[in-house]
Amino acid sequence: MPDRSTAALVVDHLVKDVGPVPALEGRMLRVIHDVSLRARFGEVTVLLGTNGAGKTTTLACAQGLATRQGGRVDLLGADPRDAGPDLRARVGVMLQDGGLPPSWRPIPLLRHLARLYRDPLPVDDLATRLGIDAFDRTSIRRLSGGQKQRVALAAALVGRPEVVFLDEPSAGLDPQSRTVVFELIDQLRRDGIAIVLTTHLLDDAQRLADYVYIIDAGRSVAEGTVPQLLQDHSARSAGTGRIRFDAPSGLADTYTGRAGVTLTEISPGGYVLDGPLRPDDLATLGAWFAARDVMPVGLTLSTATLEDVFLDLASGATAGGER
Ligand SMILES: Nc1ncnc2c1ncn2[C@@H]1O[C@H](COP(=O)(O)OP(=O)(O)OP(=O)(O)O)[C@@H](O)[C@H]1O
Repeated sequence: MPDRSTAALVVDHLVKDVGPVPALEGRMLRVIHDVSLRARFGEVTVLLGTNGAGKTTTLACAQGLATRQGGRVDLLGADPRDAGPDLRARVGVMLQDGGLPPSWRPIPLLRHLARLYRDPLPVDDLATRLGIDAFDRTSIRRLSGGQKQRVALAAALVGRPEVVFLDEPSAGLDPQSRTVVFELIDQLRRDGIAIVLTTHLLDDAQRLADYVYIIDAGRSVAEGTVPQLLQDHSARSAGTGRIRFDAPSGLADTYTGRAGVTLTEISPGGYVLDGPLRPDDLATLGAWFAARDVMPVGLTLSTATLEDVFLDLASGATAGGER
């Protein structure tokens, strides 16, 4: 069992250029400017960022599949640039496009991969666990996106890796398959494996992450556990909260609350009270209901979600910038 107290992966101040890019007259494009992260054994480390933020490129450098122009990468105690087969055998990689040979059927492929490792997982168990046996008679080229995704995950895990990189593992999965994949990730975490996962789905991050790095335009802009990120956000945004309810439409203009607290009708009869809410805002809202003889429906009070944190921090820009 790997030691839970040490980092399986350390990335320090990563810099990565791509190209030469024809649109830049053959010049290089800097897509990773400064990304640092640590992934520990027995934890799910999530890289969260919008499309083009630099998550996949960061993983490629961390895995030693791409060169880098600056910074340090330590994967299981070695620089993956100089990695030999021993290091590769301890690392599982699930690529975003699957990278699976199209003419193979899933279980023969997994058996073939299993033979490359010293102590592979039992292929039948893994295939049953991920529901792969249900479509084993179909070649990979004919599988649906979600089925391919499950085979790619099995291929990343079959060698019993100590570190596993999962690029968008729940992309294209139906809710049932998503639950299966999440349960498997939970199991890997309990087994002490370091899981490094990219996503732009905030629900996934909130559900799975022990630690989150937010990547924006090729830079790490925030990090922490989900509760820490939520707490930092609420400190920055003066405890922004939100009350939602349904009531007869056309009433928003009649609400007068404290400065900064606003009532908006976001859909016919659907209202949101936003702002740095305090307990007395609930009293004001209650009095407003009473004065209009309105009984609200579905009234909920929500504090910040990871989505609010993300929208606050991420510019949405892609990582590219001429070198
Ligand atoms: N070979 C390349 N040539 C030009 N641009 C590239 C190249 N490789 C990556 N990029 C650019 O680098 C940026 C980061 O890409 P990357 O795939 O790492 O983002 P990502 O965060 O994984 O996005 P997504 O969520 O869409 O997968 C993007 O703007 C992408 O277009």
